[in-house]
Amino acid sequence: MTVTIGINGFGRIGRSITRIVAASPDPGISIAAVNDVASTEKMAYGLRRDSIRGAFPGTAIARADHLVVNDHAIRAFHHERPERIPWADAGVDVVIEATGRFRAGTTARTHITHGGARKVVISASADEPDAFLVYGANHDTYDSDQHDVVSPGSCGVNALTVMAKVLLDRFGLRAVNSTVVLATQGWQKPQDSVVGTSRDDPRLGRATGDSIIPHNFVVGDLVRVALPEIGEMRYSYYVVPTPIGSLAELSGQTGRAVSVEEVNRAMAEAAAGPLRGVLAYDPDPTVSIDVKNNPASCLFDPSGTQTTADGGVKVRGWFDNEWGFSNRLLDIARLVGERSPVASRRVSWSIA
Ligand SMILES: NC(=O)c1ccc[n+]([C@@H]2O[C@H](COP(=O)([O-])OP(=O)(O)OC[C@H]3O[C@@H](n4cnc5c(N)ncnc54)[C@H](O)[C@@H]3O)[C@@H](O)[C@H]2O)c1
Repeated sequence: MTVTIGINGFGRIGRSITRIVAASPDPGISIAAVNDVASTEKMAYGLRRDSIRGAFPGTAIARADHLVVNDHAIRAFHHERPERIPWADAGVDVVIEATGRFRAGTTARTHITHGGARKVVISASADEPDAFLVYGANHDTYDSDQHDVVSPGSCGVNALTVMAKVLLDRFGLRAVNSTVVLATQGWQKPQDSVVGTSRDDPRLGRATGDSIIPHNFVVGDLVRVALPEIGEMRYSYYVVPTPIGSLAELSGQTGRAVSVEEVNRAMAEAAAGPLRGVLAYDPDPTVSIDVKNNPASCLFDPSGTQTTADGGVKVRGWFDNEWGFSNRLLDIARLVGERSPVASRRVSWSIA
């Protein structure tokens, strides 16, 4: 089955999704429409030239009201307000809301109530979606009758949650404390822009390249929302001046004393088994840039594992904050699209 999606916001995440779909021989996803306040010419240019991913391995041009990617025509819209985007006219079933502007469940829902889409996936830790679904941890709780607007949390939440899932299932994890160190984000500014920032915390308006910037509110306790059995959760989040590649560390208390080897074996087995594709395992000494283009939510780093005699455990994973998360957005879009299929609507990824 092919799920037909539309993408609102053709920035880092929107373009990563498009690159992933274009590169896959059988993605199970068809991009029927994209919307951005930018022109179609800029959308095409942003695909062709990318400082992090390199040149687009194919063609991307603007033609009339379409973005044409490798001869596939994607309808391009340019609406600032989500309720104006006519998704249904383009045959879109699932909208990936990736502007960063419409993270509230109520606003994102206008893609359904006004635009005619059937489901929405918000590409961030949203405010009051119908469900938080972390792929590999709790995505099987998705209920198509109850959940129209879903959020997979953030890239950091996904990296932390898959490690927590393994520790919980194998050793009984609780009382989690986590740290995420995130690569530079597009909304940051190269010079201080404290007054101009839309973020509540003034530190998030400070110059990107100069500082390690605390960004505490982002993770929330979403790991606990996906895995309520872990009980209490504390977290720290920092944004650092690296272009791509981020770090997640998680510590907690297990039900018994465990060895480093036991923990690493559990992660390796999960990466080769039930969490294949979502959790990866690599014993080679890793730094953040090494994770670039890795599609997993988390590349587990066994050199980071520490344990204590009273059952304390600490683990480390890396993640490509754009690429891994965009792959999970597509997994969730497939999930919500396939569980609520539309028989009458045809896929409109047409040959230009
Ligand atoms: N980049 C990452 O590492 C990353 C990882 C996980 C989650 N996210 C989340 O995904 C979302 C998007 O992030 P991004 O990095 O792609 O941001 P970005 O700034 O690169 O892209 C946002 C895009 O939305 C467009 N836009 C802005 N306002 C709009 C509007 N009103 N209507 C239509 N288009 C509009 C912009 O022109 C831009 O192209 C954010 O919520 C972010 O927190 C980002």
